[in-house]
Amino acid sequence: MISLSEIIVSPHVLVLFVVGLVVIIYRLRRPKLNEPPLVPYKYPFVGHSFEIKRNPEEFIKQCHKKHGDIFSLYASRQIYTVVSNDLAYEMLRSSDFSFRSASDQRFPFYDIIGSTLYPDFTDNISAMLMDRLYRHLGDYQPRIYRELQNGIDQLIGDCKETKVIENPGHIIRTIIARTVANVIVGETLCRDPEVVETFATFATMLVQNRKLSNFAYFIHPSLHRKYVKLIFKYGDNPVQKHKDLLIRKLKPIFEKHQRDMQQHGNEWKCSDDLIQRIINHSLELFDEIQYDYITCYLLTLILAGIHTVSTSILNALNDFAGRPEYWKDLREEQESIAGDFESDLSVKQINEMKKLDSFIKESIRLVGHVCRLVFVNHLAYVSNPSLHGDNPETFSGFRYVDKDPFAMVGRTSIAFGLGKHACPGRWFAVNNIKTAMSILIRKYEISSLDGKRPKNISAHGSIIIASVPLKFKNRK
Ligand code: HEM
Repeated sequence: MISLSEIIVSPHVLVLFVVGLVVIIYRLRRPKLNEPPLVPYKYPFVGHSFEIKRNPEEFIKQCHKKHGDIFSLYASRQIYTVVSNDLAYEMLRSSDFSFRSASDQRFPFYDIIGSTLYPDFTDNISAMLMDRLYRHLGDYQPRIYRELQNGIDQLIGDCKETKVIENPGHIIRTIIARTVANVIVGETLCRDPEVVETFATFATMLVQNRKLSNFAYFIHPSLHRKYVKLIFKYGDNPVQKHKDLLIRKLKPIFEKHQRDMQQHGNEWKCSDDLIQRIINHSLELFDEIQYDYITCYLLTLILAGIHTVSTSILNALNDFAGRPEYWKDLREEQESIAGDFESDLSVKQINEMKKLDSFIKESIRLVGHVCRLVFVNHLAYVSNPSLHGDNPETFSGFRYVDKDPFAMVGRTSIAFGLGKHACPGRWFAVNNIKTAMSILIRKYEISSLDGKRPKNISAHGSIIIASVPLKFKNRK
């Protein structure tokens, strides 16, 4: 009888193995008709993985120069198409394109929280956000303003003497977590430390878990998806812990709402908090309060709304602190539009702050958005003078004054996506960022320790906004 080792070393099997390998490599590297050119690479299976890991900016720049506005790369055993300039714009506008599904490949968020069980889940959230936080944004503005003011007073406070805030990123995240919690779950729950903790840390917890799975992604995205789902299904399952906490906190409030509804019938006026709309939604869909559905809704809003808004404020604050040439103009605009701290700041006043709007839009334009490098050539977008005017790669805070405002998506503004899937929370986001910046600019002199703009950190094609110590001093 022939042993297994004899079969393995037999010359026929070896020849077959080599031929098979050559065919696989040839098929992998062969350019296909009607497909973007695949940038040649040296090592089969590895493809461009190392170049992308080593210096993604430089690598993409070189490929763009050599291969034009559309080309493909092979990494992590997958083909990625990189598009630039007009082609990128057309792709983003297409209804087939969605950053959500692209980032779902990197991190299957909806599987992890369990919302894939519910049909039309994100469409429902988008419709609610458009109704409440776009059409009725003005109704929420007084409490947004009050919550931001309280948060800044408590966590930055009185700075008669110059105060160095060691980790402004952490403070801003807590302030935004409370503000978003106020709008979503109402005045009472947004004061609950455990709820604020969940709002403030949920996204960071997911990002940390994502880092753990980067190695699996490097081998193959499908392995990565399975690995991530396993970590969250078994073991510690941090998502379930956040869901359990939210249910424990929400249950008594829901039960009170139901009692009120039964007692007062049609006369009962429901609260403006988004949670009331989410309850109504659950009643329409399931004829009962479906707690799992409601917590999926909340976790999606928390993930989409808090990290994005707080890192955008931190980035704009770094620009403000390190660019004293803008202080005079931005302060003058604040003084001419906003009243003192006792009076409210309306959405109309916020919309009139054109210099601040342009300053924030410029601040975010230059850092782009997570993962974008891999799919849309963000470097080509940033450095395109026909879109952004002279010296597009350098910061020019008032570049967009009297042009399209930040919340309006279009050729000069892609941070919120474009087309059908563009971010439905963008008016709320821009309003929160501008309101927070307005309070900070009016209240304090803010500067960096060395007088320079704090440097952001570039890691594998993404930019991490630096949370470095900043100096705060009362203005009056
Ligand atoms: C500066 C802050 C923000 C940025 C940069 C941002 C950016 C984005 C981007 C790029 C998308 C993907 C668009 C696509 O799939 O093509 C998105 C989707 C989404 N965002 Fe935002 N966002 C921000 C704030 C918010 C806030 C505050 C909320 C909610 C309160 C929110 C809710 C959503 C939702 C629900 C989606 C999914 C929409 C869909 O897939 O149809 N976002 N956002």
